[in-house]
Amino acid sequence: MAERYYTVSWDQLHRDSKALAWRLVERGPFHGIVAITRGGLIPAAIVARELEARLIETVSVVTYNEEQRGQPAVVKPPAAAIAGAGEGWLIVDDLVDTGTTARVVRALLPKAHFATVYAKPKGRPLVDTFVTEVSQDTWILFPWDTEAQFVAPIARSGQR
Ligand SMILES: O=P(O)(O)OC[C@H]1O[C@H](OP(=O)(O)OP(=O)(O)O)[C@H](O)[C@@H]1O
Ligand SMILES: O=c1[nH]c(=O)c2nc[nH]c2[nH]1
Ligand SMILES: [Mg+2]
Repeated sequence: MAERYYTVSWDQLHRDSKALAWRLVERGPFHGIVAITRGGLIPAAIVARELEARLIETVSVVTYNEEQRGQPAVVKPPAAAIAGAGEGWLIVDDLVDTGTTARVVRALLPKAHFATVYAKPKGRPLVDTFVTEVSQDTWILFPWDTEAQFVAPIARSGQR
């Protein structure tokens, strides 16, 4: 289990993904975007809207089952139409953690520009552009993985 959690709301994700788009607009134009499913899909949609990108491809790499990491498996490789080792393409994922997923996708599209919204120190060297760094022992909680629930008053928690 992670030592701490960094909770991201829909609003914050939208704001951070737009901040990523601001950084990327200087690096384009791009032929299109390759979203790493599933986590990269929503940041990719927000970035695509800001960069006016209409061509969106996907790559699917499965590595985690909840917080347990396994061997990465490429469930869906990049479309054959992405030529030139991905040169001029933008890859978008929600985050880079150990860098396992990024390493696999970079091997498939070595010339593409790799962008994530969040980065942890181990994966950071694999990313060309990102917005916010969190510590390695932090688990980022995305809005699609969470829901609001009742929390007991502080006075009842026994931690005063
Ligand atoms: O740098 P890493 O250690 O590889 O971790 C980062 C990857 O892990 C998560 O995806 P996950 O494999 O959980 O799949 P999902 O996007 O479908 O949730 C996240 O969306 C990144 O793609
Ligand atoms: O929701 C997630 N939060 C994380 O911090 C993380 N790291 C790898 N995969 C992850 N998924
Ligand atoms: Mg993912």
